[in-house]
Order: sequence, then structure tokens, then C-alpha cells
Amino acid sequence: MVLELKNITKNFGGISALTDVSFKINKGEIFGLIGPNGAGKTTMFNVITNMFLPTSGEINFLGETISGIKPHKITDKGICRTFQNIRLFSQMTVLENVLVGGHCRSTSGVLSSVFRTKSQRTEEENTRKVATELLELVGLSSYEDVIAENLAYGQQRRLEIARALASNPSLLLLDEPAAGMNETETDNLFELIKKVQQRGVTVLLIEHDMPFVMKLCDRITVLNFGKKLAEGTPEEIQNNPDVIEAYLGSEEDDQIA
Ligand SMILES: Nc1ncnc2c1ncn2[C@@H]1O[C@H](COP(=O)(O)OP(=O)(O)OP(=O)(O)O)[C@@H](O)[C@H]1O
Repeated sequence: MVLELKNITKNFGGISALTDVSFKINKGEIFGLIGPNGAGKTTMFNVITNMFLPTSGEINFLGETISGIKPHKITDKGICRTFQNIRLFSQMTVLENVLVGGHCRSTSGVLSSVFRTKSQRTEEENTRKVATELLELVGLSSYEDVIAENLAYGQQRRLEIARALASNPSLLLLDEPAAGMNETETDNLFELIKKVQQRGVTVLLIEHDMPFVMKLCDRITVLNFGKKLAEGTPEEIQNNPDVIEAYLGSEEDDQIA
């Protein structure tokens, strides 16, 4: 098992964004977290990455409790995320964006950086090699020197994934990766996430595009009003009467079946 959430509750003042939510994610799974607007999905990502401390509950990652660890240490532990709104270094090149993502893997100290020791040069070369491989993986090899903001929308989303992978995570969290994408971009994203899975990375994603989620995910947890409503395979979720009702009752366009 990669991630275990045990009885997570998160209150914001009087609002209970998450109430007693538990689920486990197995190694190598693509796991979907879905639910109507305001269900608590992003809050769950923020709790997993320790941007917010849970009001109560515990998070286990690769057999270790990570509750209370500083957010930047979470990346060192092997969890990396993308955001609902693209957060690239828009004025940097495509390659530089991925190099920055790999920076947290660097082990060189300040002195070796100043004097550019052999070990530091080797490390830089490795970081660059990994960045180049990742750009190939996401289909952006020929865009290395392009300024990030000049990429098309779907390409920027793929670059974000390459940057997240540069930190060599065991668990990748994707917050609405298909949002705003056209059909071709969504198809490319599907292939990319499958390739990420084949590299041995476990994926947890929030997504509103139901056909995409149902096609891509191995298992899914559904949240509704901060509570876990259902968990199962895409087929089980699509046929679950509680889930169908929750979606029919919501005002958004998502369609579960
Ligand atoms: N920082 C915060 N302070 C106060 N309330 C918050 C905060 N973050 C989230 N909430 C509340 O917690 C609830 C869950 O919100 P959250 O953003 O996690 O839902 P979501 O499922 O990600 O929704 P969406 O699909 O619209 O992104 C909402 O009622 C929201 O208003």
C-alpha cells in the first residue's frame, strides 16, 4: 500500500470540509477522487500534502506517518502534486521548468555549489538527463527552449506533469488535469497518465470529466458534502444508486453514467 488515510476530518471554523474520510491506495494504482463541487476533494489534496493539518485523523505514506511534516518535506518523502490552475514558471523555458522540479532531489550542499565540485557537476548532468527524458515522456522534446507561457494549454498541463515527475515521486497527485482540455488533448493526457503508471508511479487524481475518469481509473472514491459516499471500480461507482443520486442532485454538468 502507498497511501492510507485514516478517519480524516477537516473543519474550517463552522464548516466541515471533510468528515471521517478513510481510504487506501495500492502501489501502482490510478485512483480517482470524485464528487460534486465543494465535496472536499481539493481539501483532501491539501491535507495529504500537509498544506492544511487535519482537524483529526492520520495519514500513512509507505508505512510511515506523515501527519504534521512540513509541505516541502512531503516532496522529499515522494509525494508531488499539480494544481487546478496551472502554476508554471511562465517566463522560464520548458527545460528550465523541469530542471527546477528536479532541484529538490539535489543533495549538493552550498559549498560544493560555490566551488562547483565534481560531484555537483555530475549531479547537474544527471538532473539534465532526467529532465530531457521526462520531456520526451510528455511529448515536449522539441519545445525545450520555448518559453513556458508560449506553449498551448494542453502542452502546459503536460509540462506541469513533467516538472512534478522530476522530483521522482512515488505518488503523483493531479488536481483536475483534464480541465479545459479539448478531446485530442484529453486523449494525449490519458496516454501520458498510463505511461506514468507504467513507470511505477502511483497516481491519485481529482477530475470532473467522468468518461475520462471511468476509462482511466482502477478504483474511485466518491466524496459528497465532505463524507465518503462510495468506493469501488468505475463500474461499481457508475451503478451505485447513492452516487447517481448525488450527481443528479448537483448543479454541475458532470454525468456519472
Ligand atoms: N481555506 C478554506 N477556508 C474555509 N473553507 C474552505 C477552505 N477551503 C475549502 N473550504 C470549504 O470546504 C468545502 C470543500 O471545498 P473543496 O474546495 O475541498 O471542494 P472540492 O470538492 O475540491 O470542490 P471543487 O470541485 O469545486 O473544486 C467547501 O465548502 C469550501 O467552501
